[in-house]
Amino acid sequence: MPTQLSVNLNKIALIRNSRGRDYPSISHFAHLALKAGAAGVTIHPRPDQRHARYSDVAALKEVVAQYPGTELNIEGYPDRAFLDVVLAARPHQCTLVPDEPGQITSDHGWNIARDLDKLKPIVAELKAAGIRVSLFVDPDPMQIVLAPATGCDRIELYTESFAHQHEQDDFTAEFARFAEAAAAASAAGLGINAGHDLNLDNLADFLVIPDILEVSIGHALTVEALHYGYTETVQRYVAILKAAG
Ligand SMILES: CC(=O)[C@@H](O)[C@H](O)COP(=O)(O)O
Ligand SMILES: NCC(=O)COP(=O)(O)O
Repeated sequence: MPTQLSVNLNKIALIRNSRGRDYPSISHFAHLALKAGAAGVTIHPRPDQRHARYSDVAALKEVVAQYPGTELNIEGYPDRAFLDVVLAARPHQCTLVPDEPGQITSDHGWNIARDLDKLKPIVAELKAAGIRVSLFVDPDPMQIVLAPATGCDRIELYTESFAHQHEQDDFTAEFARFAEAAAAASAAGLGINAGHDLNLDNLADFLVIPDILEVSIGHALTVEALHYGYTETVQRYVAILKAAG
């Protein structure tokens, strides 16, 4: 099965919040993404709800339910408020991200060696609710091999460093680092997701890495949609995923 695309709607929500009313509607853009062939949608409600809001979670669950086989992925730091929203909505997947509240964006993966005892009960609570759990990680095999001990199903490779090196047209070494990390995840029996700063230019080169189940893409996709339109942009991503096989 080709790698699945989950469209991150954070930046649609950011535009929405800038005027204090439901325009643009992220539900409308979720419909556009799913109609254009995305396998799911993602939001990352942060504690300050600067873009995605906790109230968006249930609304997007209702949209996704209209497209059989598609998924809702909720990303975020597992504080109690976040977990209560996720457990109430029961998305298909929850991706746990170790962000501090004031971070401008996600910029690191979990230190599983340090946070294992913190993560285990959180993962267990989500899985008991029937939610697939993914951990946001750096491409570090030393951390990745510890992930199964948390009980998680997947890891999500934090791909900013690959995207940055790809921009420099000097990504061979970084690609090798991600390929090694992905191999460690596969050897540990983990599913592999990936995301952050992936775009129409770098995605095909990243997907040379085998067994990537899902990529979640939002920031670049939203900017690219200013050029090509939202539907066509999603269709371009879907075509890249299908070509990668
Ligand atoms: C975890 C990750 O890399 C992204 O999913 C994150 O959602 C980006 O957050 P912002 O959209 O707030 O930059
Ligand atoms: N987990 C990555 C994600 O959901 C979107 O990241 P980005 O494409 O907005 O950088």
